[in-house]
Amino acid sequence: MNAIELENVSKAYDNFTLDKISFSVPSGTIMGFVGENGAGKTTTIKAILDLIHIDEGSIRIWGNSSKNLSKDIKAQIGVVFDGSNLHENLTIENINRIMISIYHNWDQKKFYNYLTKFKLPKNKKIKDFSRGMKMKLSIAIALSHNSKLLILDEATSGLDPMVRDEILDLFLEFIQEEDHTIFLSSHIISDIEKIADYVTFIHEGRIVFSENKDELIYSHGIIRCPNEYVPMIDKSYIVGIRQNSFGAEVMIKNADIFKRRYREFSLEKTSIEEIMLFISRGKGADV
Ligand SMILES: Nc1ncnc2c1ncn2[C@@H]1O[C@H](COP(=O)(O)OP(=O)(O)OP(=O)(O)O)[C@@H](O)[C@H]1O
Repeated sequence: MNAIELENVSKAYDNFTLDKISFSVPSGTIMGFVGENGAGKTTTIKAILDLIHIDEGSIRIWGNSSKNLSKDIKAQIGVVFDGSNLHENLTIENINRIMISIYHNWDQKKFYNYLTKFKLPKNKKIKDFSRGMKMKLSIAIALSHNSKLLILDEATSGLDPMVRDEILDLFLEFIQEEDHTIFLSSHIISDIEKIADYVTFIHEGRIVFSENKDELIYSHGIIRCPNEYVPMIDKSYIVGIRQNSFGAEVMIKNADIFKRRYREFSLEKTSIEEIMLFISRGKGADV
């Protein structure tokens, strides 16, 4: 069962197009959604939440069209956007009362436990909260109505490394329940590398890959070699190349087969961040 499924979703703005994107988020997993500024992450998340009209394609949440989700299903989705959308004059006490009226499954005790954990003041107005405090409050809300699906847009940005680590641990705790799923976008690839099971990479409005994280890392590798060696490599293995007068770095895919075919090259381990950088900035094999 997939928690989220997108099929050929398109959305055109004047200077940007989300171009027939398709991917699925398996239920019970954490999917990291990565891509450069302006790649289309927030647009995709808004489309999933039916906050914007899409031009074509379909989006399903637990098999139901995102366009007409029941109130019950909506209540099982916790959402955190980059930047607080809570009214600046509210206090935490006010928010608790509002959430009781919005969510029939609002867990007040859980909410106050998170507030204590995050050291958030109960009487201050939101306008006096720092950016990090607002993010923590939004996360506490998303986690306090017994959601089964968390959709987070840059939820850890603006937080210091210690708090980020604490929040990543909370996400890992959340995912312990078999039917819980997290879809999170982040610029902080190290966070994604740490907790995600799957990674979807969006580049200029298109999905470049959507794969199991470990398989992705194991199926890639980097070669560092003199420039004149590069033409010896079959282009079909090359994801991207960085070259200067001292030599070349080549990102290789299908690492297992490559290693058997080219025993003379030594392949170094790589990371999601490097794979992304090579795809978006390294010269492609066809250049
Ligand atoms: N309502 C809108 N009208 C016109 N263009 C828009 C609108 N919303 C987003 N865009 C454009 O769509 C593109 C993708 O924006 P989006 O916010 O989805 O990117 P992102 O990957 O989330 O970026 P970031 O990491 O910087 O938040 C951008 O070029 C943006 O200017």
